[in-house]
Amino acid sequence: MQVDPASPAHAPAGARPHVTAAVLAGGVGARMGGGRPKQLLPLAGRPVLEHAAAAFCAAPEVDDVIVLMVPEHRAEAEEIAARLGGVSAVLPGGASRTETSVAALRALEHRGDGDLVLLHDAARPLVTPGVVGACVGALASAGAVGVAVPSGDTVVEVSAGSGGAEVLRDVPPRSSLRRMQTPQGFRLGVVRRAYRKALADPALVATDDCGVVLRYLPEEEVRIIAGDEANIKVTNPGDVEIAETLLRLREQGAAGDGGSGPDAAGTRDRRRESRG
Ligand SMILES: Nc1ccn([C@@H]2O[C@H](COP(=O)(O)OP(=O)(O)OP(=O)(O)O)[C@@H](O)[C@H]2O)c(=O)n1
Ligand SMILES: C[C@](O)(CO)[C@H](O)COP(=O)(O)O
Repeated sequence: MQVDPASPAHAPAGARPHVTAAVLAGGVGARMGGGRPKQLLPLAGRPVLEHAAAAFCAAPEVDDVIVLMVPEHRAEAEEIAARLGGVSAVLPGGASRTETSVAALRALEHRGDGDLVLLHDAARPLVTPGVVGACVGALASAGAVGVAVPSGDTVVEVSAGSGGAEVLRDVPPRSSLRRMQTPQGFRLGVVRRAYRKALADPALVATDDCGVVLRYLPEEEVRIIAGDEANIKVTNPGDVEIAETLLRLREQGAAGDGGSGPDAAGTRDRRRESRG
């Protein structure tokens, strides 16, 4: 990654940092199957990716939204971006989620270390502008923030037993366990430093970006804030139906959420106008 560690913060002292949301849509959806990336599947009439990106377009704390898409399906993402109106760029994703995160950071090289980035799974279409706003808010006093929910179930560690069958290895205390979601937000200087070290490690394996900061910048505290039970990741075939049900319940019950619906572009335009 070409990052200048000495680069000054983009915003002048006292000004608020620029906030970019990067929606990671570079995956092929192998567990979902079906031949098309799951982020293009329809959910209540709109592609999964469109729901996810719309929440960021609707969040007044976000200045800029970019989408990282499977290269072969970039044209479809461009169509979604055109419909939303608030996405500034659709760029090619990488071969792994980690590589797609790195591609997002590379696209932000012109931003200062003091600016902010939110990395979000396109496969989480139920993210709300409220959670996005809380994540940006927490970044006022933290360099890295993840959203997570408590686990209702006991989460256990397993491994192969003597006969090869899976056996129980450990039962970590449930009270200290959380299920990690996205968005995960960072000061750019922090996540850049973490990835610079991570990319120098031939043993790098990561499933999320907060984990990269935890592992490669152990001195940096990663703040955990409350996520949303409904912010599920569409991963397996049954998840589309669950997400659709949750969306419909939300539409019926919560007109007051700020909305990631069709008015997202309008919200964004109003935000731009109010900033001059
Ligand atoms: N090369 C990749 C792989 C994943 N992702 C994104 O990371 C998020 C979470 O990943 P996951 O649910 O694992 O998506 P897929 O990789 O598409 O699914 P699978 O592992 O079943 O192939 C998704 O929004 C996915 O598009 C990405 O941007 N680039
Ligand atoms: C980032 C994430 O969604 C947090 O729960 C998750 O780690 C993604 O993992 P996946 O293996 O790419 O599905």
